[in-house]
Amino acid sequence: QHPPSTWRSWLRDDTPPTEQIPLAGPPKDDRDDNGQAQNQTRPEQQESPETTPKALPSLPSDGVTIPTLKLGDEDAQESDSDTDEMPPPSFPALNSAQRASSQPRVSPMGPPIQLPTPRPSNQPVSSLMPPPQLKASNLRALPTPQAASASLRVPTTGPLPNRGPAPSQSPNASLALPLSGVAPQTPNARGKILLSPGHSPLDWANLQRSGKNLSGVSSLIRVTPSMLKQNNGQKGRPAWSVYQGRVYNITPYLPFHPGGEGELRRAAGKDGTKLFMEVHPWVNWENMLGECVVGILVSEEPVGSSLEDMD
Ligand code: HEM
Repeated sequence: QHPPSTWRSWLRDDTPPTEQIPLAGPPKDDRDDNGQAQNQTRPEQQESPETTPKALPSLPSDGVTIPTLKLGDEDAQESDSDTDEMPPPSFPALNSAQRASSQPRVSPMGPPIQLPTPRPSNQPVSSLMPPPQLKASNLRALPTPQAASASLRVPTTGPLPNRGPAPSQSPNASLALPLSGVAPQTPNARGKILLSPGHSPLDWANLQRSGKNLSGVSSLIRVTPSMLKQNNGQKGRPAWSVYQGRVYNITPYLPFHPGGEGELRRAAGKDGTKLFMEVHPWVNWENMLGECVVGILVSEEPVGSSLEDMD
C-alpha cells in the first residue's frame, strides 16, 4: 500500500522513506527535523555543506500541516497523515465494518498490523493485581483509653515487682517500704514477691548458662516415688519436684522463684504439675529448669532389680 501521491510527491522517487529519513537522535545541523528539507537538499549539502538547506518550491506550504515522523514507526507516519487534510487510504472503505470495529487494519500487502494500544497513564496495568481493598473489619480497633490504662497500670497495692524499695518521698507515703536493707518477701497484688538482690529472672538465666551443676547429680537417674519423697528440701536434703514425669532439683531456684520460696516449696518432694498448672500454665518450666533435671520418675523398683535390668 502506497500513500497518496499528493503527499508522496515531496519524497524522492528513488528513495524509500524508511532508508533516508533519520529516525533517531536530534538533528545534527540546523536543518529542519521534519525530513523534508533533508531529503530535498541533500545534493546541495553534499556539494556545499555551508549552504543553509531550503525547501523546494514544490513543497505545499500554504496551510498544509507537515506530517510529523515518529521514531521507528512507519505505521505511525500513516496514521499521522490520516489526521491531516490528506485523503484517507482507499482501503478499507470509510463505511466498512473494518473501520467501524476496533480490529487492526488489514493490509493487502501482508498480515494485519497490530497497532500498539495507547494506555492512559492514570490507568493501572491490567496484568497486575489491583491493590487490596481496605475494609474497616480488617483493621484492629485501637485500644480505648480505659483498656489501655487498665493493662498498663502499675499495681496500686504492695511493692512493685522485682524493683527496689519505693523512695520515701513517694507521693503515696502509706505504701512506701522502710529502707531497712534486706527486701522482705511480701506478696503483691498478683502474688509475686520482692526478690532479694541478685535473684532476678535475668540472674537465674545467667546462672543456668554458667555451666554449674544445678541438678546435684552427675548423670540422669531414675527416681522412684520413695526417693522423691525423701528429697523434700528439709533437714538439709535437696528439694526435688516432678513436673510431667521429669524430676527437677528445685533447690537452687528457690530464691529466684517470683512467686516466693514458700510457694515453690509446696511442691517439694512431690509431683507439682497440678499446682504449677493452676498458678501459671504459661510458664515454660522446661526452659527455666533445664539445668536442674535429675532424671525421670519411675515406679517403685522391685527388690533386687537394677538399672541395667530395666533397660
Ligand atoms: C519449679 C517450677 C516453677 C517454676 C519454674 C515457676 C516459675 C514462676 C515464674 C516464672 C513466675 C512468674 C510468672 C509471671 O511473672 O508471669 C512464677 C510466679 C508464681 N509462681 Fe511459680 N514456678 C514454679 C512452681 C510454682 C509452684 C509449685 C507454685 C505454687 C504451689 C508456684 C506459685 C507461683 C505464684 C503464686 C507466682 C506469682 C503469681 C504469678 O506470677 O502469677 N510456682 N513462678
